[in-house]
Amino acid sequence: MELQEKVGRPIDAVNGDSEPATKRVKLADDVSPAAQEGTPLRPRVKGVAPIKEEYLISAPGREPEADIPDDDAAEGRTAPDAQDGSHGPKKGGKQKRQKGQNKERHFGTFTDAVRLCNSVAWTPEFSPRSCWSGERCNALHDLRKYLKEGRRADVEVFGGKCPVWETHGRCSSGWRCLFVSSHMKEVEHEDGRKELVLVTRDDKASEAEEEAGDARPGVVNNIPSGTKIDLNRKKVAFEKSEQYLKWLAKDTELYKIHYHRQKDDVDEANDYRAQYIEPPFQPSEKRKVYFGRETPTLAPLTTQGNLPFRRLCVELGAQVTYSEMALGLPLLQGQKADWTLMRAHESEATPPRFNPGSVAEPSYDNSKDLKFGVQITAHAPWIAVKATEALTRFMPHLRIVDINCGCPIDMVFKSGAGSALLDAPSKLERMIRGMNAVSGEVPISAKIRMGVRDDKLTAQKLVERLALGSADMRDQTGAPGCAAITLHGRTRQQRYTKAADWSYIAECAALIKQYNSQKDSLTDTIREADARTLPSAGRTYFLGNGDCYSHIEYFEHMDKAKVDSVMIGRGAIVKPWIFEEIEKGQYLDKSASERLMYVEKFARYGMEAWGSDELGLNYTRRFLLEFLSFFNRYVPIGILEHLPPALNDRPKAYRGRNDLETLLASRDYKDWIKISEMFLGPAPKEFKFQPKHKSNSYEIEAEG
Ligand SMILES: Cc1cc2nc3c(=O)[nH]c(=O)nc-3n(C[C@H](O)[C@H](O)[C@H](O)COP(=O)(O)O)c2cc1C
Repeated sequence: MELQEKVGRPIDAVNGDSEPATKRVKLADDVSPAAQEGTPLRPRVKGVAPIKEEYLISAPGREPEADIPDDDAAEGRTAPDAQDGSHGPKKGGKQKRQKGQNKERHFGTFTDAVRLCNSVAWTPEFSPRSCWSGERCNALHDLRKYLKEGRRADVEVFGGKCPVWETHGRCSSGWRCLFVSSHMKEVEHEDGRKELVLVTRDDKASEAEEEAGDARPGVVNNIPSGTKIDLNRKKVAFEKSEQYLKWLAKDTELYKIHYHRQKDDVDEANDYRAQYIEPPFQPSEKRKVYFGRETPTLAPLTTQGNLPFRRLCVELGAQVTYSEMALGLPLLQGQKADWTLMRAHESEATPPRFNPGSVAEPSYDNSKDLKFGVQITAHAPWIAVKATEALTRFMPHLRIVDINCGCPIDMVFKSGAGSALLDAPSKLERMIRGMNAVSGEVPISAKIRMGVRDDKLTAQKLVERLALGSADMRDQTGAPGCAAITLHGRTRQQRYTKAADWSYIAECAALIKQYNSQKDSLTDTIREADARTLPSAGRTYFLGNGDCYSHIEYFEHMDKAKVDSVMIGRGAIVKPWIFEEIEKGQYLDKSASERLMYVEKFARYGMEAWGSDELGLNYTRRFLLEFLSFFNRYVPIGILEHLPPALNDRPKAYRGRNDLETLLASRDYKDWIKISEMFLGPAPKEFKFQPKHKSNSYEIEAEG
């Protein structure tokens, strides 16, 4: 199939078969499309996607049992070397199979053959701008030579028209853009000299953009390079944090002494209260947030939850989004990569949906709220506190700062961060109190798991601690001020091997409800509840997370587990329109063309966010392929015998309803590269993509 030809033609025409657009499938929960059509049903087999017989094909090695879903690989930045809470081999148990994982992945280098100097990269050919490095500069300054020999020829997708320029009337990749012929011209001067110039629809905008360095249109939370340099040189003063941490160090010392003595000496236990000194300042009152039935939430997703993907999800109805997890220390060191993760699309800086009257939240005004929150991880309170001060000071568009207490990967766990915090409740409480103290009006939340080990579930105790605080601290300073808790219904040890435990989530949801109603009376035993120490809206919101893959499951969790909202992770990568299904309350049988349109959107949004030059294009390609490594898992509901579809069901080999549907279901990463070429042009020879798992199957290493 000549995929390249497809772009620019009406998609329905390229599928071979004519293809219906989305069918809205409105069914009762237990009725399948096949049953509706009057076909007798085969019984549903647990773990196997119930594909109608006529779509099954014979493909040895593609039995569902051969595909062991291991989303662990996708979640981690690195592969874990311990799969449980313990270190070293498990007694009497088998070590988890590691051999299929691609631990060291390389994607090749995506640069031009010869580098064009920045001093000429955005300016007209005869611009008098001189190069800062002068004679020492080894990059090209001759524009014509660069266009001819220094880079690949323009790509021909999108009719050769730069998608960024078409949308914004300007292109931040300048001369390096691989569609530059569509936004450049040669002008002839009176003296006969011919000059190459870039064309913009709006000159002022392009000048402003040049000033803003690597800022991209529609992208918010761009931190000036100067700030990152200042952070790196330790030139940024964290007055609030320093003051708070000084107090915290003394208080922790006092508390430790008290803790060790209290077991056998009641008078000593009271000593802490007697010696307690107030923190140097109280937290500021927080902006109100709200999580409800109408706010399905996109989970923080390392690698996958990048800006273009989140933008697509918001367009499809996600009401709350989170950044990929950033490490606290690199943020404090001004590292570009981690600050880049904090950027958001302007659509994420808009208010989340709110149905007034659905829940009694009289104090909430969604016009003052926004969708985008960030997630950080830290192993020590000082890192979490300072990183929070930095984020809330430098990022204007921020709903919430979430602390990751679920990341299972070894590197994070062993440092004492991520899921290790589940077993360090006192440290975690101090972190949250400190973050809350320095975050100004931005609320703080936590994402947790059921525990580290399967035989020791700790989340119930932890939610009490997060909602109310430990008895001693609660009496002295009130509640920690945790605005929301998300519980992923699995342990660290379990990873993705079993289904998420929604009955445990329901038990925790009931506890939180109880704590929320108790909160005032509990805090009142010592002092009047202080609005500044209470979480947003005076209560802690509780979100459940795990395996949600349809509006049916979403609403079932809302109604049965009684969570405030549901966070969706892998379900959104496999089926980003899950948010649309939730909004409309029905299944949407998206056609292959419509699904391909989402791929095209990802490509466009990727180029807008990362650039349309060699680097940006191939960065987009890499993340598009990561997306496709999940997206291929979608089994169209129109070919299923039973509903609801389940995230962990695996299909036998099947063909789609047309060629494109079959192609989109391919697990071969070479097919994913072909799909990427439809929108990004041919992959350069040096381009490499290693799926996270060598068998290209579902196996992926997944942080939280
Ligand atoms: C690829 C991938 C990346 C993830 N990255 C993060 C992360 O950065 N932070 C986090 O708290 N959880 C992370 N998680 C966990 C998810 O947020 C979520 O808790 C988990 O996938 C369970 O939800 P699901 O069953 O809806 O996927 C990641 C999961 C996956 C699959």
